[in-house]
Amino acid sequence: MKIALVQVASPDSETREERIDRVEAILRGINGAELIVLPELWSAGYFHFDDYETLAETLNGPTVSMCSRVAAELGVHLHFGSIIEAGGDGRLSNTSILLGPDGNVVHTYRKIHVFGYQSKEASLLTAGSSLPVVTLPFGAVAGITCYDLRFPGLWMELSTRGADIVIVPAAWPAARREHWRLLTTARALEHQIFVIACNAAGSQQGVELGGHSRVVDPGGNVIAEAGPDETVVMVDIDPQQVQAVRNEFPVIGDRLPAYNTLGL
Ligand SMILES: O=C(O)CCC(=O)C(=O)O
Repeated sequence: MKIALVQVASPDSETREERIDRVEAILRGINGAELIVLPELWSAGYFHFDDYETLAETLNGPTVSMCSRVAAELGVHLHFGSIIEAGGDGRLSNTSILLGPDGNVVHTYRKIHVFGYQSKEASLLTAGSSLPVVTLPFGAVAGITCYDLRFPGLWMELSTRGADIVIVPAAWPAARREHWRLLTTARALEHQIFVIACNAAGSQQGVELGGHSRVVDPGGNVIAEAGPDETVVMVDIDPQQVQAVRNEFPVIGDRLPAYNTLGL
């Protein structure tokens, strides 16, 4: 299964509309991918906190509409990273969607751990409250977002719910790039899953983004990794590898349920 990670830069000099057009052209130039993944808040620009209200959009807004049209025209699964979603109740959330090859939504996730360290996200956005895992032709898929990488309990829950592939769009700063590399590898290895992690590149509002989008297999091997700049990374994975790795080295099978109740 071929996957394309589109590591987008969101320079301050570019408007959202210009960026949507530019990224549409990039997407249309991708050949042979079955799944395309974009970073967190690439169209709005994660660090444009003062513009969150005006950049917020609905699920019929410009980012989703373009991605849905392109997914259907190319016949691919497209994880569009995330948008600032304007909910009907006036609240904003950091919302990720995986579109199917007909352009319809197959998975929606609203970021649970909104980020507050050198970030206004936690004060501006409302945290999500559901953690779906969806069964697709290539496996059981979950999507989480950026800071969620840091929370092992969330990953344990995804693993318990049967996830084989976890997609992680991010706007992870270069200052903590080694945390990004370490955590994406560790989560794949400890849960024997594919981690498909697409980060943003470039800089926004004086913050340098880390790039280094990467795909880690269920054995903890990094099978693709970008450099720091805007780029498209293509990688071929075999989703059957999840079961093969678990059969060969049954760590997941040896896990005990609820360690805190075992009286250890
Ligand atoms: O956890 C980190 O270091 C980065 C998190 C982040 O940038 C985000 O959640 O958008």
